[in-house]
Order: sequence, then structure tokens, then C-alpha cells
Amino acid sequence: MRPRRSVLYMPGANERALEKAKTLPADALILDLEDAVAPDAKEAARDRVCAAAASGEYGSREVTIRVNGLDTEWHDADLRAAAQAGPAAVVVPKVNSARDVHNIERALELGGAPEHTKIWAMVETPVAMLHAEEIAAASERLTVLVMGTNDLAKELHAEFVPGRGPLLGGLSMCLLAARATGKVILDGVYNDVKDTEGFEAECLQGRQYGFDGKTLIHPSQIEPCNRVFAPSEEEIAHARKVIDAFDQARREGRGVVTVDGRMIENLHVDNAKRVLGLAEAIGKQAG
Ligand SMILES: CC(C)(COP(=O)(O)OP(=O)(O)OC[C@H]1O[C@@H](n2cnc3c(N)ncnc32)[C@H](O)[C@@H]1OP(=O)(O)O)[C@@H](O)C(=O)NCCC(=O)NCCSC(=O)C[C@H](O)C(=O)O
Ligand SMILES: [Mg+2]
Repeated sequence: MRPRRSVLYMPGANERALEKAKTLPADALILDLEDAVAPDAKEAARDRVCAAAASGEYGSREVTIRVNGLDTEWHDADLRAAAQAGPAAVVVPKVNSARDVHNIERALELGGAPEHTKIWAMVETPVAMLHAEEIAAASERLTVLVMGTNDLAKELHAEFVPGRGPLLGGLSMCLLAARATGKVILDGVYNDVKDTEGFEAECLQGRQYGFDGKTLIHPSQIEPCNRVFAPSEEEIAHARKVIDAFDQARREGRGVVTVDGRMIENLHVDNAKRVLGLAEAIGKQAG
């Protein structure tokens, strides 16, 4: 189990941000060649980002590269360069179908990408919401779905409102697809970097829905995000209690028990083990 609580985007053309990321406590980084890079800076950013991804200077942080979209003039060259750099993953925006995934997979293979370079597919259009399951299931190389909530809101003509009501249908469809196919899923970004209260509320909502983590745009968002998406001390203690109580019940020949007044069956034990597994992985990563 690999923690992916906080996944920070940074503009590929921004040397300072690429340098700063080496010290930030994000679980993963997305070195961006798409929206955060102006057209005339795309090629220089590609070289810089690929060199950074290949440098091995980011410690335990998972380093990924977001290439430009499939229908852009930069996509093919981005994928070829990323395949050679061998990041943890290539993040591909606006993936709309299983065929898109197969094309990305083929291009990575032709480009000589190492096996450890996975595909993270961004789902951020109405058609992607409707095809979420076929996208998620299209390839074993595809390991993560990433919500693109800015593009989704734009395409839906939706407004950003507290609680994200207009987006929840799409978020839920992608969550169903990710869980049905055993993939990781990351929530979209929160644009107002000064609104810490709104940001934490959205992290919590994402966690309650079942997201594994959240994509971020600013270093100040990392710490609260890591906290919200990690099991708390109380959750860890409760998980241990559930496992112990159930073990005891089994020894006594029972398949159900109560802990703090609530029914516990083996499915709750599975969940408790997942919580402890995540806590342990976070502990190991912190060193
Ligand atoms: C949002 C920003 C433009 C704000 O920039 P700025 O005002 O310069 O920030 P600060 O002055 O507060 O920065 C303080 C220091 O932190 C470094 N920094 C800032 N952001 C990052 C970052 N993302 N990664 C690493 N380091 C960062 C600054 O360099 C300062 O460092 P120092 O000088 O040493 O103190 C900016 O934060 C930004 O550009 N963020 C990322 C934007 C981005 O990547 N956008 C594209 C991805 S989001 C997206 O596309 C979503 C999706 O597709 C969708 O559809 O939803
Ligand atoms: Mg987008």
C-alpha cells in the first residue's frame, strides 16, 4: 500500500517550484506540461521536467509527468520524452475512452518506457464520466484515476459552490469505476489557495466519499491534506480494538461481536486492516 494523500502539481516551466518540491512533504508530484505551461514554453519545460524526473533527487516522493492532451501538437513528443525519462507515471489529461488508454499504452511501449512507468488517467469531461469504468479497466498499466474538476465544471457549465453539489454525480461515477476495477483515485484541486477552511472541508468531503488523496496546487495545502487523508490516532486505536475483539469472538466460536456498542463482522475487520496498513505505510514513508 502506497500513500497518495497529497499529490502536488507544479508548472514544468517553474525551476524554483521544481527545486522546492525536493523538500516538500507531498506523497507525490505531478510535473506539469499541460495547463500550467504556456505554448511557447512547452519544449523547454519538457526538457526540464524530464531531467527532473530522471534525476532521482526527489527522495520517496512519487514523481510523475503530466503530458499534453492526446489531441494536441505536443502530445506525441511529450510521451516519447517521458517514456525515456521513466517517471513513476505519465499523467494524461482528458482521457475519454479505453481506446485512448490503449493508444497511450502502445506509445509508451514503443517509446521504451520502463515497466515501472504507469499511466494515471485524468477523467475530466462528461464523456469520461460516462466511460469511467471502461477507462479504468482498459489496462493493467493504468493504476490511478485523477479527477480534473476544473475542466469538468467548465464542460458541465457548472458553478463552484461549497459542497460541490453540481460535481458529485461525476465524482461518484469515477469512484465507483475505480473501486470496481481496483484502482487508486485522487480528488481534484481546490483553486483558492488562501481559503484554508474551504480547502479542509473539501479534503474531508473527498475522504468521506472514498478518495485515496487529493491533487494540490500550492505547498500550503500539503500538510492539512496529509492530515485529513491519514488515519487519526483514534481511528488506529479503534481499528486495533476491532481486530482484537473479532479475534476473541472467533476463538469463542462467534462470527459477530459489538465494539463500543456497534456490530462488528469480518467486513469491518477488513476495513480495520486497511486502516492499519495505510497508517503503517505512512509511518514507513516518514522514515
Ligand atoms: C497558484 C500559484 C500560481 C500561486 O503562486 P505564487 O503566488 O507564486 O505562490 P507563493 O508566492 O505563495 O509561493 C510560495 C513558495 O512556494 C513555491 N510554490 C508555489 N506553488 C508551488 C507548487 N505548485 N509547487 C512547488 N512550489 C510551489 C513558490 O515557488 C514559492 O517558493 P519560494 O520562493 O522558494 O518561497 C502556484 O502555486 C502554482 O503555480 N501552482 C500550480 C499551478 C498548476 O500547476 N496548475 C495546473 C494544475 S491544476 C489543473 O490543471 C487541474 C485539472 O486539470 C482540472 O481540470 O481541474
Ligand atoms: Mg484539467
